[in-house]
Amino acid sequence: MVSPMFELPAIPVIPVEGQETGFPIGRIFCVGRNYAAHAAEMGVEVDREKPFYFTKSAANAVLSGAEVSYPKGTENFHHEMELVVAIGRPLSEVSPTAARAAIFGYGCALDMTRRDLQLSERKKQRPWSLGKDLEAGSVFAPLTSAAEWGPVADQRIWLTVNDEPRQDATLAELVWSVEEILCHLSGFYDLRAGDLIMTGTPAGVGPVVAGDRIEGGITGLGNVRLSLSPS
Ligand SMILES: CC(=O)CC(=O)C(=O)O
Repeated sequence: MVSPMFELPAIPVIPVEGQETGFPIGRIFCVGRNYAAHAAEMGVEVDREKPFYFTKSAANAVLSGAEVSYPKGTENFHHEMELVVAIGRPLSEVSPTAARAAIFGYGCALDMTRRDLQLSERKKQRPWSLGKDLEAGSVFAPLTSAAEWGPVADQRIWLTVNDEPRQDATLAELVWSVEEILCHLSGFYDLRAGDLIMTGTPAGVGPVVAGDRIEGGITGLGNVRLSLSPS
């Protein structure tokens, strides 16, 4: 075993409500277009045949409350509020019941997006990495265990920028349920403890600028907050 020639920045550990130990971030899978109204505002239709995914690097994740700079390479940086599912046990090609048993908990998250780059990549049928996987591009609030929060139903999901409402929907609008996503995704990956699934954003995404304060919530879960430092 060789020793590393330099140290890498530590990947954040997400606090868990009421627990002393936190949730270490493994991989981050994101579901695209999982609310019909968001797909429509992006000028596309939901694919009802199968969900689709993109990934974000754990090394680029930050915790709720972070203050970060407006990212480079974009003139149209967008907020996307999401429900995140935290996996607590191995999961491979499973039934919906087994999928449910592997969920450790849930939380609020932001999928920050360089929209101009995502859309130009999409137009050229290229991957969305420059648009989606950026430093501080995913933001995680403290998690709540599944036992404490209960099942996904019609909880409200919302987001404000500088206290002005931007996104407001319910989890009943999810096109693919959490169980359906886990069954499908675990047919392609051996999901394991530490993996996070960001389940897509409702309608109302929009731009943010330096100096903005973003806050999002889901009924019964801890809010997620991000500030963009003034230039
Ligand atoms: C079309 C998107 O913005 C993909 C995405 O991040 C989402 O639907 O959520």
